[in-house]
Amino acid sequence: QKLTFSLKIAISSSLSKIHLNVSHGRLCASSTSFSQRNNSSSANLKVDHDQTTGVAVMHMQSPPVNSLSLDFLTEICITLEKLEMDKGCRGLIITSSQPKVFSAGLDILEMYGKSPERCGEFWKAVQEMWLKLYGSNMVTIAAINGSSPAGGCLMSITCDYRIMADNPRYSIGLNETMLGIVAPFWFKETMVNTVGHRNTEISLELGLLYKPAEALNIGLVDQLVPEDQVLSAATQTMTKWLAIPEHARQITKSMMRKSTIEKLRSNREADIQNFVNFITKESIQKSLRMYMEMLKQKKA
Ligand SMILES: CCCCCCCCCCCCC/C=C/C(=O)SCCNC(=O)CCNC(=O)[C@H](O)C(C)(C)COP(=O)(O)OP(=O)(O)OC[C@H]1O[C@@H](n2cnc3c(N)ncnc32)[C@H](O)[C@@H]1OP(=O)(O)O
Repeated sequence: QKLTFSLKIAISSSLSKIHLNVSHGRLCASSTSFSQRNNSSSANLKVDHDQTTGVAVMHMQSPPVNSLSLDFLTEICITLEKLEMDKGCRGLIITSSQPKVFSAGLDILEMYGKSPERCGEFWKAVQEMWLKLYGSNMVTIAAINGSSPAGGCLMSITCDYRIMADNPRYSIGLNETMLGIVAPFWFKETMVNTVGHRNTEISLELGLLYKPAEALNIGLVDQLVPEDQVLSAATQTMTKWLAIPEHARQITKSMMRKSTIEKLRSNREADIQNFVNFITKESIQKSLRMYMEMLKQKKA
């Protein structure tokens, strides 16, 4: 059955024991035990949930570079909702199973040559992922074991804490300007809330991508560790965060993030319309095409 994205999200809360598989905008459900086993996997996500510690590790495994397509975003949202509703899950670590890349950000192909309706559906899914992660009651830690440009950086800075692999070949940042596009206000505000106004201004205007040491220097990430220790360091940090009185931590997090979240929540439709109008402009489509060509040339 074909379901709209919003319907999928609405019904997902009642699917706590259902194995989900999202493919080409379709949601298929088969009756396996998500919560009885400690592990679950859908097409592009593997979730290891340790019931004794209350920590889930979400491995992104969408080849080649974990770019955030509509299908992938839908999978992520459904998984986040299931974990959020699960009282046995108090902490979430997000990491990548793809070599060298945490996430390449939004899937450029979702923004190129698509109908306004499809662009709108895509953007709603991007909003949904951000709202779920930024507003999560769980402790969220990004274990950044590869490059994390644009939407990948956004995903990281919606988490409570960021640990990055100390590998100078990797980079992180909101580089939208370099694609000829503009980071919307809620990307910008998440960045301001992380690294402050001045760093954000420079970073966004120039579309900067930071090497790990530079990212640490401006506070874009909180800790650098050798590549093979990213996950273990995230697990250690999680233990510390989970030792804090939960209710007090959650209220404090909400207090810090509420105004940014409310601003998007109360303007979702206008924000979608802004995105659709912007991204479907001929000049923007041309910029995206040139950027994609540049990516291909870089390979050749
Ligand atoms: C008046 C005010 C108006 C304001 C209105 C605002 C409205 C909103 C405007 C729009 C806002 C949009 C926000 C956008 C956010 C984004 O996230 S855009 C995506 C940005 N991402 C990038 O720039 C990353 C590009 N990719 C890379 O730099 C590299 O791929 C990598 C991640 C560093 C990995 O490198 P490497 O391991 O060398 O792999 P590659 O060979 O480069 O790539 C492998 C294949 O993957 C394809 N690919 C890479 N990234 C993407 C992507 N993001 N989307 C889709 N596909 C991607 C790449 O082309 C390769 O493909 P093949 O050649 O076919 O193998």
